[in-house]
Amino acid sequence: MPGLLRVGRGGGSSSLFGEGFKLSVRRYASQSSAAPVKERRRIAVLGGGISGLTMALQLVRRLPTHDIHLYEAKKRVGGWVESEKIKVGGDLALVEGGPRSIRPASLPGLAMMSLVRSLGLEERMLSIPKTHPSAKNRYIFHSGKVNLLPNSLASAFLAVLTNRPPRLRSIIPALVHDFRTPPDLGAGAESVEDFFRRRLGPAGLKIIDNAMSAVLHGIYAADTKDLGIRSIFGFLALAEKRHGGLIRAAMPTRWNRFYRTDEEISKDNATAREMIAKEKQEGIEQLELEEQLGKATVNYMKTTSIFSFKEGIQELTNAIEEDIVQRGVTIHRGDPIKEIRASPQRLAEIVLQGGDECKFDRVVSAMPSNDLAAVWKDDPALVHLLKTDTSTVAVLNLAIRSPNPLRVPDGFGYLVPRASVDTNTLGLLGVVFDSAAVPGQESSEGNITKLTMMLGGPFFRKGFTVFDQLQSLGPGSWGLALKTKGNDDDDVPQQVQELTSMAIDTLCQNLGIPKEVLAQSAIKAKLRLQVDCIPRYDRHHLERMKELHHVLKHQEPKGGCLTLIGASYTGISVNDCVLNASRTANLLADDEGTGARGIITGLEHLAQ
Ligand SMILES: C=Cc1c2[nH]c(c1C)Cc1[nH]c(c(CCC(=O)O)c1C)Cc1[nH]c(c(C)c1CCC(=O)O)Cc1[nH]c(c(C)c1C=C)C2
Repeated sequence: MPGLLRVGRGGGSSSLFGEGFKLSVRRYASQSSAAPVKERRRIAVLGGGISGLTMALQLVRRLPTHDIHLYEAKKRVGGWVESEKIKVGGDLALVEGGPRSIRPASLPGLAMMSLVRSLGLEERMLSIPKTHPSAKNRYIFHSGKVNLLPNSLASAFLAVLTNRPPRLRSIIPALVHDFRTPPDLGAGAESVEDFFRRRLGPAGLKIIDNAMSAVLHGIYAADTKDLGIRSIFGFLALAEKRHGGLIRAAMPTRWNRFYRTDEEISKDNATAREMIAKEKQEGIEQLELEEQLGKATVNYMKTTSIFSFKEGIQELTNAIEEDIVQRGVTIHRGDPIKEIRASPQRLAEIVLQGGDECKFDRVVSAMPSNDLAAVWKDDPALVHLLKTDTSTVAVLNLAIRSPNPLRVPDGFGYLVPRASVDTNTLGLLGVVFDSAAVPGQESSEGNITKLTMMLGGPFFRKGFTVFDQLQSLGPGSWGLALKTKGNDDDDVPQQVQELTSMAIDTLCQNLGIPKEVLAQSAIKAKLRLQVDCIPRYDRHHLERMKELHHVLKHQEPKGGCLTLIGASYTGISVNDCVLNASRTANLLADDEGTGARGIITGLEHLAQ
């Protein structure tokens, strides 16, 4: 599709984080050269996913004289980011096991762009403009078929009037209810479900069942009941406090009797105060980043829907790995951590399952919080605060090479709402039309259709057949070459073969693909069971994070040298991980640079 893809942009000034590093490195270097020769300070980063890698990179850039070690339990770094080429009918198809695209929007998107630029990866970007069909067309499964969601005001109006699937006519009474319902200024720890029920009334439940649940499946692989409104849609919770309701937020303030200034809402309301402070701080960070990146890049990002790289998202983690190794970070792979012990003089001792033991001045954990809790045994209060609910997703990549391209709707993919629960025997959350969403990753465009089916999340509960079958196999991945009569690879477990053919049947049914078309095609499938891959921020998440910050800051567990980063705490997207790892690396480097040896928890941003 020539003209639709925009590949990279070069040039421009260095990033906010890059620029900041230079200043601080100079300051720190001059201090250390005047000081007597001391032992190098040692920092351990635990976990080699995107957060741990970003942390190691930003630390080694700013603290080049420190001794930095990265520990990864597996043989490969990258965490959930995993791009792989699979062979289908003689061609190679790039498939993603985890995140498959990156949104450049808002503050976390700017932080990501800054990182991409600092790694020299801009030229490798495959960007999808907002005008591309995959950016505009999103589908939802309802009434047994895949339905295009309205993508303009006019089509939304028409869809409501005609009550087309997913039957959004209930939006009218829901909005009336919102307009009439005064704000609950004291509302605190509320789930997404409770917030929308309160604001939208009984009609709101239909909207959740038929549409909103699908959107949250596509991001969190979780149910609206299990997610907290302030963590997920903080801006809506704040809009209610400021404007008195959701529809009122779109009204001119002079006609809105519920409108309150920030001073008014924050006077007796600590929650509102916190939310406003966070919004202000993020606004400042955003302006700084925009200035660093330059107008041309910011404008370019505004017109971009998503981007990836020619060889997939893993290009990013590969580039970081290469960079940190070159700069002297030691990566320890394939030996999981057995225990972290406190030792005198505020040192932490890391014990590996293989028997190695090492002492560090600081430990930055980018491990999933539940894994950290398992190795941090002797502090029950902290272990309790670290426990996080998670979602498990089975990711099934399909690469289909057919004589003619398969007829798949031109768009991003479709999502499945919770209204489907009784008939959804597969536990399907959604399907991504990868070859349409990010074209340009194959050598022979056109002949290969790539689709990814996502199963699980809230549908995977104990007693759910597909889940029980997969769980009995444990975490893992299996590749299959499917032949016409379902005679699959012998070394692939029976459960995986059955599930794959069941999934393909469902896909054909949902999209109306005749089975004969598939019979003439070469199909390669890759199934990965991603156990506990997405943290679920429930309605108590923010309070728990504040408590965790307080305990780390004031009770000095493990010698007070622990910092927490990663998706378990401060945002689940790749961009959030990059933003928060970079922010925290800056705090750590500033502190190390001045020799203050202060406690940096990594949760400062949530706990202001
Ligand atoms: C392994 C599966 C994942 C599911 N969600 C995520 C992963 C890694 C995380 C995630 N997905 C999206 C976001 C929003 C912010 C962002 O950075 O884009 C996050 C944090 C949105 C999203 N979901 C899917 C895609 C292709 C995208 C990005 C592009 C876009 O929004 O246009 C597909 C998808 N992901 C999951 C499901 C169930 C699903 C369904 C089609 C779970």
